Order: sequence, then structure tokens, then C-alpha cells
Amino acid sequence: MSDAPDVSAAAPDFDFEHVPRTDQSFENALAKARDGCRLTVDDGVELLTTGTDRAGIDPVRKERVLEAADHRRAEMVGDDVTFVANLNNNVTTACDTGCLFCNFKDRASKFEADAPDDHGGFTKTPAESRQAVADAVELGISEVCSVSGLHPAFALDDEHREVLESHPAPEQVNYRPPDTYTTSPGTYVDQIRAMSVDGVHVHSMTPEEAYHARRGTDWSYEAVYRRLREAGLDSAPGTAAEILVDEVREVICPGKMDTEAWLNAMEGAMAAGLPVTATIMYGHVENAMHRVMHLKRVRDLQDRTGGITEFVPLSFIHQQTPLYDRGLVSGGATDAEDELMIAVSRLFLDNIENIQTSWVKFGDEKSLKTLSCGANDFMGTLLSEEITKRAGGDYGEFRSVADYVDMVTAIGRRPVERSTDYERRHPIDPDDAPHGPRLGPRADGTPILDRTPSLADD
Ligand SMILES: C[S@@+](CC[C@H](N)C(=O)[O-])C[C@H]1O[C@@H](n2cnc3c(N)ncnc32)[C@H](O)[C@@H]1O
Ligand SMILES: Nc1c(NC[C@H](O)[C@H](O)[C@H](O)CO)[nH]c(=O)[nH]c1=O
Ligand SMILES: N[C@@H](Cc1ccc(O)cc1)C(=O)O
Ligand code: SF4
Repeated sequence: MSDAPDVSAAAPDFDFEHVPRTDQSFENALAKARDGCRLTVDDGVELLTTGTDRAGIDPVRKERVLEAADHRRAEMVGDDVTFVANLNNNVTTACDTGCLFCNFKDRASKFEADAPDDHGGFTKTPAESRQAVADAVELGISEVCSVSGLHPAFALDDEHREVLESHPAPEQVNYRPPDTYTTSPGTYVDQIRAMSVDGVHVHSMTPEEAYHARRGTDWSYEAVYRRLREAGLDSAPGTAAEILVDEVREVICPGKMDTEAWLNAMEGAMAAGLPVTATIMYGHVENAMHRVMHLKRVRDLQDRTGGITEFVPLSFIHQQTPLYDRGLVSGGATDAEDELMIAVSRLFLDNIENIQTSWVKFGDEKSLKTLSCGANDFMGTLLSEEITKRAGGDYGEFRSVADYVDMVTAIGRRPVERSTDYERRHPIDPDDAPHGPRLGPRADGTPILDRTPSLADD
């Protein structure tokens, strides 16, 4: 990647095959959206751009799109605003995939036993993961969300490690034995087992991680996810989606799986009986056509499977990323683009019930606003967050249940704690303070802060 251009004042134009040109008009597309008709890609592009007949976003048209999405949200899921009491427990930052939008990763060579260990990254052993989850389960969480770098010493399980150890050229499949490194992450199965504390819901193994967990074999994604499910995996996060159009992936993550492989992995997870989430990471080099093509691919996947519980638009955090450092982008999405992305996700994805707004990406003010333009889910308590923070985001890494109650009631809506799969819901009475989690295996309503002096001190 040393052949990337030098930093320049203006971001370059990309010569993409897919561009936002349509045969539709904004007014027709909006009328279809309001009537609840299934939208075409052209309709979606008209709404997302507030009309390809004008340059820039038209503020009046934008409000009409947001209003249509807010109506649709109320019809589809009502007025409740849900959130999950969860912990992020990411296992390792070691990753050589080289995605240009990511600053979570550290080069795996920095983790080798003979390298200085002041690299700022981390790898947790299964025992360390278990302890982190056990502590959070005591605080009342119901979910652990775990997404990690593709550490070269990771294998799916002991059988996979044997395959990788006997590979004629292990470096070709991005494998190095655990004793190369100061700390071994163990196997994916070890980590999932370790995180399964008292029946807490384990949300882990993105399609990219599943790809890593079958490298050097011809095992199907379904078979890989079955083994993980047997080890205690309950659902899979649909990150690594980025933009599901290969001409964009070639620019922002040339080392990552392609669109077809991502879709196969997601189908494999669902065939193995796991619910999944789906995401889009937008606001970098892609255009409105790419964003809506992505929505179409996700909607088609849901038509085939029905297993996607929520869709999460992740706004690109640009500050400390190679894309920004190298002048390939000059910033992230604007507020208007963020609002329209949420709204058009709601209107286009007529088969996915829940649209999540990410307070980590948007901050409180903007994420609250998005709850009135299509979103109904407000993410989770997290307790720790590294991906956005390392990319330069500055909106913190913890929300208490009391924070959720304050924020959601301030916009006149009802806060509801949910389980990861949205099957269990606990509506919260704002007058019945103090507020703490109720759905975790050890949740008794005690506020998380009351149980953790160290967090309360922050
Ligand atoms: C950091 S990866 C970890 C899991 C795994 N390595 C993978 O790629 O799926 C999880 C997701 O974080 C998101 N992400 C990474 N850097 C980001 C950034 N700068 N802004 C917004 N989202 C980002 C991407 O969508 C990525 O797929
Ligand atoms: N959107 C982000 C999340 N989302 C995780 C959710 O809280 C939860 O795991 C999901 O809703 C399961 O149903 N986590 C992050 O760390 N950063 C995000 O941007
Ligand atoms: N929200 C995603 C997971 C996720 C994790 C970390 C992120 O930075 C972004 C997203 C999901 O639940 O499927
Ligand atoms: S997004 Fe995931 S795969 Fe890509 S560099 Fe970051 S951690 Fe590695």
C-alpha cells in the first residue's frame, strides 16, 4: 500500500462504474415510499440524494424523506426505543488485513515474542476474556459483543490448528503458530466457550472472522458456524459488510473478502441456526448508488433467509485512518447524509424490523434525532469501545440504563431494554428509579454504576 498517493487538499475522484444516475424522479420515489411500495434502487437513490435533478441536498425535500421514514418506523415497530445491556469484549487488535478505513488494527509482527511490547494493542487469552465477561455479567449485562482482528495464530479449533500446522506454506494462509507471539488468543472455540458465562448471549464471529476460521480448508461457512454454535455462540454481527459493491471494496479494503463471500458467510451463519445483524459503513469514497446497491443486497439476503434482526448504519469515522492520512477522503458524512442514510435504510429495508442508531458514531444529539427519522434501536451500554475511539471518534464508550431512560424520555418515547434477538423486552417505567439492567443472567435492576466505583469515578 506504499503506492498510495500523497496527502492532497482535495480527495480524488474515483472512476467508478456505478454512479448515481436514475430514470426516476424524486417526487415519484417519495410517493412510493409514503404508500409503502417496495422501492427500487433508483427510488432509493432519488431519496438518498433528495433528487438527482439538483446538486447537493435540498433541505425541504430532506425533511419530507425523514418524515416518511418516521411514519414507517411507527407503523412497523411502534414508538418504543430499545437498547441492550451489553459489554464489548474484543479479543485482539492484531490484524494484517490492512483495511484503509480501520485504525483498530495493529500489525501482527508487533505482537511477536521478541518485539517490544509497548505497541498499544492487545491480545486477551481465553481466561482473560472470561474474567472480563464474568465481571460484566455480575453488573447485569445480557450480551457480550466480541469482534477482533484476524490474529495469525487464531484457528477455529484443535482440528483446524492441525490442518494449519501441517500446511506446506502456512504464511500463504496467514497462519503463524501461537508460540511466535507473546500472548496467544487460543482458538475461536476456546474464546467463545470462555465468554459463555452463565448463559450470557455471545454475539461474535463476523463474516471476516469466519473466513479466517476456515482458511486453508474447504469447510463450508455453515459447518464453521455450527462448531461455533456448539461452543456457545448465540448470534453473529454483520460487520465486514462495509459497502457490498466490489469496486468500492477494492479501494477501501482490498485484503478483505468480497461481496459474494460476505453473503455466503451470512447465509452459512443463518443455516447453522444463528440470527445475525447487518451493517453498512458509509461516508468515505462511495457514492449514493453504491449505498443503495448495498441496501438491495441486504434486502435480497433477508428475503432469502429472514434471519437478520437489525440493520446498523455505521458512519465512517475518518480522523485517524489511512484513507484520510493518504488524502483518499477529505472527511466523513455530513449530518444531512447521516439522517438520510437512516431514513432510506428504514424505507428501503421493508423486511428488517429494527434500524439501529450508533451513539458511538453520531454522539447523543444526532443519534437522538435519528430516532425520529427511521431508527428505533439505540444500541447498547457497551462498557468499553475501541474501534471508533482508535479511529478518532470522541463520543465515549459507556451508557448507563439511567442515561438511556433520561435520553429516551426526553424525546417523549418509551425506553425498553431488549435481548440481542429482540425476543425479550423489558419496558422501563421512568418514575421507578433507580434504573439498572433486568435481562442478564445476574441482572436484578441494580444500576451498573452503583456496582462499579471505578466507572462511577470517570
Ligand atoms: C474493526 S472490525 C473488527 C471485526 C473484523 N476484523 C471485521 O473486519 O469484521 C469491525 C467493523 O468496524 C467498522 N469500522 C472499522 N473502522 C471504522 C471507522 N473508522 N469508522 C467506522 N466504522 C469502522 C467496520 O465496519 C468493520 O467491519
Ligand atoms: N453499532 C456499534 C456497536 N453495536 C453493538 C450493539 O450494541 C449490539 O451488540 C447489537 O445491537 C446486538 O444486537 N458496537 C460498537 O462497539 N460500536 C458500534 O458502532
Ligand atoms: N453493531 C454491530 C457490531 C459492531 C461492533 C463494533 C463496531 O465498531 C461496529 C459494529 C452488530 O451488532 O452487529
Ligand atoms: S476492519 Fe477488521 S479486518 Fe479490516 S483491518 Fe480492521 S480489524 Fe482487520
